[in-house]
Amino acid sequence: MSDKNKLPPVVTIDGPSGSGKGTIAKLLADRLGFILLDSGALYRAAALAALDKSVDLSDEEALTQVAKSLDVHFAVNGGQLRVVLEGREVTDDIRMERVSMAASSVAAIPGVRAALLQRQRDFRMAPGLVADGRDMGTTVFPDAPVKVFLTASAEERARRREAQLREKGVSVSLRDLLEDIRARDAQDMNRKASPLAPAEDAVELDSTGVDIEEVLRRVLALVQARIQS
Ligand SMILES: Nc1ncnc2c1ncn2[C@@H]1O[C@H](COP(=O)(O)OP(=O)(O)OP(=O)(O)O)[C@@H](O)[C@H]1O
Ligand SMILES: Nc1ccn([C@H]2C[C@H](O)[C@@H](COP(=O)(O)O)O2)c(=O)n1
Repeated sequence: MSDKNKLPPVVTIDGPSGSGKGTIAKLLADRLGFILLDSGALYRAAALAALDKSVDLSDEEALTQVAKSLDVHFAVNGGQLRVVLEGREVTDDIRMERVSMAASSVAAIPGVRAALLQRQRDFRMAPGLVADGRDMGTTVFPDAPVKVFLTASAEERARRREAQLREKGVSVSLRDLLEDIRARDAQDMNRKASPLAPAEDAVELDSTGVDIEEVLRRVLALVQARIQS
């Protein structure tokens, strides 16, 4: 293929909730000057739209329609990614725990995933893309030159989430958070459509006890070896 037809490079960062995908993806995109895709925000927006419209979360057809007609866009404001659903800013609303669980359920529906597939691929633009989610390396960008599967123990992920919520003034028990994390892991890993799993050619990185700077350093080293060399 000539250089003219070459698609912009993609770095995929998949992994379970709280493994640090979003944090690393944002830092990496900033460092490389690449576009950022937070694919989870799309599923969360679809879940919030369904909850707002009181759509039954077991009604696959109705949820597929919600995803097909999803009026969502991303805007950057003060260096932060803002999520706008039907003209209303929902950046914080989509992070609520009830939306997290609903997003995981909605994301298990094949029609919903199909409806959001091209929308995710459209983010692939020059000079490159960093995409985080569950199936970026397996389904959405199978030809990505750099694929990372980021993990951390469930206990560490629950502690990170607790600290994150505490900073926002929200107090939640560690036990409840651990339960939610395990439930969401099980739902995301065991569904039939694009389950959470590392791509065969992904590099697995366990961030338990590894700080953000060091995780970023390891991912940057992969990018340098596979894209920038
Ligand atoms: N290596 C790390 N060490 C310590 N804390 C971390 C590390 N990586 C991320 N964190 C912190 O953990 C929290 C969760 O990280 P983040 O939101 O990036 O995870 P995520 O995998 O994108 O989760 P989700 O899938 O639920 O959106 C954040 O507060 C972040 O600062
Ligand atoms: N590529 C993706 C991204 C997200 N999901 C689902 C699974 C998660 O439980 C939920 C929320 O994602 P998060 O914001 O926590 O990354 O959305 C998915 O199935 N595929």
